[in-house]
Amino acid sequence: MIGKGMSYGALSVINAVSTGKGAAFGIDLKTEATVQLISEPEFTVEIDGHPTESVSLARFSVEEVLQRYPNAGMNGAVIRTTSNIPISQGLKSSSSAANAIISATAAALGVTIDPLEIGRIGATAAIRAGVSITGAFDDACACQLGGLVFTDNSNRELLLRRPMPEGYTAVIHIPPFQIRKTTFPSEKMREMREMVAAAYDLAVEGDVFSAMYVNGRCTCEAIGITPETADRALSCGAAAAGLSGTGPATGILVPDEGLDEFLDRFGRENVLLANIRNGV
Ligand SMILES: Nc1ncnc2c1ncn2[C@@H]1O[C@H](COP(=O)(O)OP(=O)(O)OP(=O)(O)O)[C@@H](O)[C@H]1O
Ligand SMILES: O=C(O)C1=C[C@@H](O)[C@@H](O)[C@H](O)C1
Repeated sequence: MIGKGMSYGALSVINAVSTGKGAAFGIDLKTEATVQLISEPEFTVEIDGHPTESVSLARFSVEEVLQRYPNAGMNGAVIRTTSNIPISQGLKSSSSAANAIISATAAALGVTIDPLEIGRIGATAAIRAGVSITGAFDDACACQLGGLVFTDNSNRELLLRRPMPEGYTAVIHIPPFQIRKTTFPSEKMREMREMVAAAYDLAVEGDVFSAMYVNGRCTCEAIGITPETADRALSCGAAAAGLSGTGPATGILVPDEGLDEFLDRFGRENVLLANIRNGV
């Protein structure tokens, strides 16, 4: 029983660690997964190009699905993933991987799982694996559905989904270090709940670009880094910029017609380009 699944990446507007509510939008970075189910209770995981990354999320994602289909008689799996999403940078590699693996497991079982349920199962697996604080249901929805989503991660509910503005390219600045969830200062982030809640309201009202910046500044302060990259991006012609997720990558939105000039000024090093994905 073999199945294939895929999911995309996302960038943050609001980090849900402060208040439990988050917002994120889809981009076209991509993860593909193949899952072969076996009857023996054994798991083999290959994360293409990342032989030392933890395989717990992949295993728990399959286990969570198998627990819901006990009559299938499947107890283990051979899992392979391939992705162009940098890991532990705030770019939703874990949510994308969980979505893709859960979809592949469902395909192997010959069942269909609703996209929101895929996100809920992934949130459970991510918390079990220690790669998420709230379950990151916002990220899972943005990766799976595309568009701009607002979610209540505490209750794993999708509150609102609408398209992102057209005509912008996502420029992602990737510093040469990672931030793992186990070292993220969640308590400091929660101390900024009022400011983050105000940014969330701004985004709901339609000012997504300001919300990204304010949220990013708050997350930078919690981590103890300066928002220098976002500030520099704005001074080089970006329409929006802010630290994504728990960082350290910065998501930057640049008007398509000004992209070359922006890159000439901002620099092309440590930069990844992606398209916004508004989904169907
Ligand atoms: N392609 C993949 N296949 C399987 N597991 C993956 C894959 N990518 C990431 N993971 C799992 O997710 C972990 C990284 O999770 P982490 O939350 O640190 O990063 P992230 O999801 O990129 O960040 P953020 O949630 O802030 O966007 C990896 O250690 C690995 O266990
Ligand atoms: O680990 C988590 O729960 C989260 C991580 C970041 O990606 C955030 O952007 C997200 O809102 C929540």
